[in-house]
Amino acid sequence: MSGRIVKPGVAPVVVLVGPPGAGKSTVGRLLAERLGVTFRDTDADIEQLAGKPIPEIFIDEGEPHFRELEVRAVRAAAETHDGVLALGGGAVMAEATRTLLKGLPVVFLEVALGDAVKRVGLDAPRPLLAVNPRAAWRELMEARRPLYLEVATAVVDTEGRPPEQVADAVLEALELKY
Ligand SMILES: Nc1ncnc2c1ncn2[C@@H]1O[C@H](COP(=O)(O)OP(=O)(O)OP(=O)(O)O)[C@@H](O)[C@H]1O
Ligand SMILES: O=C(O)C1=C[C@@H](O)[C@@H](O)[C@H](O)C1
Ligand SMILES: [Mg+2]
Repeated sequence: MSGRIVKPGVAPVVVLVGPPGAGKSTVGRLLAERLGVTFRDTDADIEQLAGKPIPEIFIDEGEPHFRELEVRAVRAAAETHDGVLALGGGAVMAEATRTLLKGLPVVFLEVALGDAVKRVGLDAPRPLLAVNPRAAWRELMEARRPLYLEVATAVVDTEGRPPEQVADAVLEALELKY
């Protein structure tokens, strides 16, 4: 495989964005293993910061508070993390976050409604998809697609591809070798 060799120590080597169910956390972990770098997920950072799971933050303090924590978590990670970084599905809604992502290798993981809803249905609940997940997912994707595209340096389709193949496609898209 040709391409640039990953040199940790400067900035995130890959940032993954995309809607719930795109596989950012799953593929991010695989990519970090392949590249021999660490993995960080802003959703996990927020839970640590708040001392509780994301659904409880939504219930106790509301979404606006969650989004404030998210901007802080993305800033801290973008400025200090030198491995693979997965963002929460809604992180790109904050203009401050989109600004932070400028110049970084950001990959938008694409997924269609059917696959996404099937995937998240097997998981821990996402507060925004708790009621009528199909309609909610479609609505949030309509609002966010332009924002994912705005920050992305590459787009990778995950449809019908297992996570290992998606990881391969990300490495290829960014011309990263390991
Ligand atoms: N390419 C794939 N094919 C099949 N299943 C997948 C794929 N990628 C992820 N999954 C599964 O889909 C579910 C959601 O994946 P994951 O948590 O990685 O998504 P996410 O993009 O991080 O979502 P969120 O925005 O909510 O954090 C998990 O159960 C995971 O195992
Ligand atoms: O799409 C969203 O807005 C979210 C996605 C998850 O990653 C979490 O960040 C949270 O559940 C909100
Ligand atoms: Mg995730």
